[in-house]
Amino acid sequence: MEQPAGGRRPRLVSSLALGQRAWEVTLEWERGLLSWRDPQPPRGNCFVPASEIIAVEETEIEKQCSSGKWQKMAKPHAFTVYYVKRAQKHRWQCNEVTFWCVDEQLCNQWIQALKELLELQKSRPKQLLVYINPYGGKQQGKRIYEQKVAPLFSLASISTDVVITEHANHAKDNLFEVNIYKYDGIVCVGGDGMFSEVMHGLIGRIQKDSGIDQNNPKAPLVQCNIRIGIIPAGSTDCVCYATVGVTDPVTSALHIIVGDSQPLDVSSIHHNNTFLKYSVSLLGYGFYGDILKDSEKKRWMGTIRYDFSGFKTFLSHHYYEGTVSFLPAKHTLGSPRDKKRCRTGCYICRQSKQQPEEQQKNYGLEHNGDDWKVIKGKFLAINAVNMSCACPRSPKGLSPAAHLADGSIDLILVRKCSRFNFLRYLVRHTNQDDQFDFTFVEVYRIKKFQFTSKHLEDSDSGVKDVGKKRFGQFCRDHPACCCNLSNSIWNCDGETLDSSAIEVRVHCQLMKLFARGIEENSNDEAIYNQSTVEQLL
Ligand SMILES: Nc1ncnc2c1ncn2[C@@H]1O[C@H](COP(=O)(O)OP(=O)(O)OP(=O)(O)O)[C@@H](O)[C@H]1O
Ligand SMILES: CCCCCCCCCCCCC/C=C/[C@@H](O)[C@H](CO)NC(=O)CCCCC
Ligand SMILES: [Ca+2]
Repeated sequence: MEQPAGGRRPRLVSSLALGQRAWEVTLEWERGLLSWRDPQPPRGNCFVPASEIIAVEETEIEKQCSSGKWQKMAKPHAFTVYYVKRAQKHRWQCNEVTFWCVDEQLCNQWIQALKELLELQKSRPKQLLVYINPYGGKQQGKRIYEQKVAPLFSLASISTDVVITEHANHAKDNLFEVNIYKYDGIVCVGGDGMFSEVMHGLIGRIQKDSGIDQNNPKAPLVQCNIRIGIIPAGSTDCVCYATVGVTDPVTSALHIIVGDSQPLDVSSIHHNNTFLKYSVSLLGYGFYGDILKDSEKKRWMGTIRYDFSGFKTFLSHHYYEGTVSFLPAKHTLGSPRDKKRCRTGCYICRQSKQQPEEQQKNYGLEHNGDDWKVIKGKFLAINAVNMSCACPRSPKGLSPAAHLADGSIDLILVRKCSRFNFLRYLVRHTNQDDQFDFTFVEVYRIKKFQFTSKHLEDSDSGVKDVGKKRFGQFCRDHPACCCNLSNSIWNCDGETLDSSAIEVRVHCQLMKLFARGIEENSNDEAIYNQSTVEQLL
């Protein structure tokens, strides 16, 4: 073993066996790096940063070594290191490597040193509160948690309190009752709806404990430092996909274990000084609202309900008249037309970190009325997204350059156009072409917006059209024109809103997830990946 240099913790270097060959194993305290090198050609070399070690355990390998010539050797002592391995397409796996030697003291020294290194990883959760929706997605939430996630949490010595929900809002209500402060994080097993429920419970609880009235649309909300982890088991799992890059329960569990932290913008939605909901992914009126309205009746179909309702809604081709007023985001660095995407360690999001404090300082100082832009029109869709909304159906999302934590919303207005053009727009959700490069599509990066449907404007201003009411939904004068005299509804992260007139405001980095954003070219650049490291050295 090497001697201490300048009072620093010594590097631990030993010759340990891996399989049947001796490897040079090194633990560098300063760099927090475990590596093992095969001294014989072809000289394989592997690195694992301490931040990606999941656990270290003493291992019994007597049985493995009880055949052939090894039988005559002294009893081997072994330990196994479990660590993150990057696989294809942002997927993480739990890999393991077992080292052994005949010197019991040396083996214990290694176990002790690695455990101490793990203790230094301060952002890792020790105690989690887990909510499982047994009915989300393909109704596999409980099985996914028990078979894929719980064993990893237990390996990483994380203790859990698990609640299997019995009804909608069970998790939300529970979060107002339990002592949330004893947990290092909340985990939800389910889809976007389940995540939304847990988020509402947690943000609502923090505001309540801080004496903030959520009904006040101007209230500066208190940031929520208890992280939420999402184990995807829903139908769309957009929040998971857009913050991790894949919907895979093991990958998400590993991001929780290593204690990742990804701040997230949250929009608050009000109507007439009444709080309606928070949104983190899609707030959509028209097309996405109508899909949701139709698909809720088809929950029994499971995850394919969205495909059926999507097709039906596309064919119906309804547009809606209304007024959108919005406050452009003046001081943000990016634009929705950027080619550069929000990725792990995003510069734009880091620069926006100061915003929460700034927002607090400016609380009460209203923006100049002239800054607001007003657009009246006929829209097939109004989509306000806080993040890209990438999901397996649309791998780059509805606004590919949107940021997770820059304190802005991308507002996408799709004006009335032909069915064919709308189809061209939708197809671009799924391929590499620019979905904003159409004359009927506009996109703005904004801080706040309001929407009122023409329907409501007319009734507010006292315009009464008995015909409209009596003949219901469709335009009496132009049956083929697809204009819809009734309102659409707002799809708020997959849940419906009770009002079509809304006021929306974004709260920069209001909450945090156990995630790190999507890693840039994760597998190509996986420098810690066993197979690729060899080529680097
Ligand atoms: N035990 C339960 N019984 C019925 N509904 C529940 C229960 N637990 C949670 N819910 C509700 O079910 C709704 C949908 O759940 P979830 O988001 O997990 O699945 P999903 O709708 O299939 O997926 P996605 O939201 O990704 O499309 C949530 O809004 C949640 O409030
Ligand atoms: C001919 C090819 C056309 C293909 C078009 C595919 C378009 C897919 C875009 C999907 C965008 C999802 C945005 C995320 C919304 C979530 O907050 C929400 C809750 O889970 N999901 C839906 O509302 C469910 C929305 C489902 C829409 C189908
Ligand atoms: Ca954002």
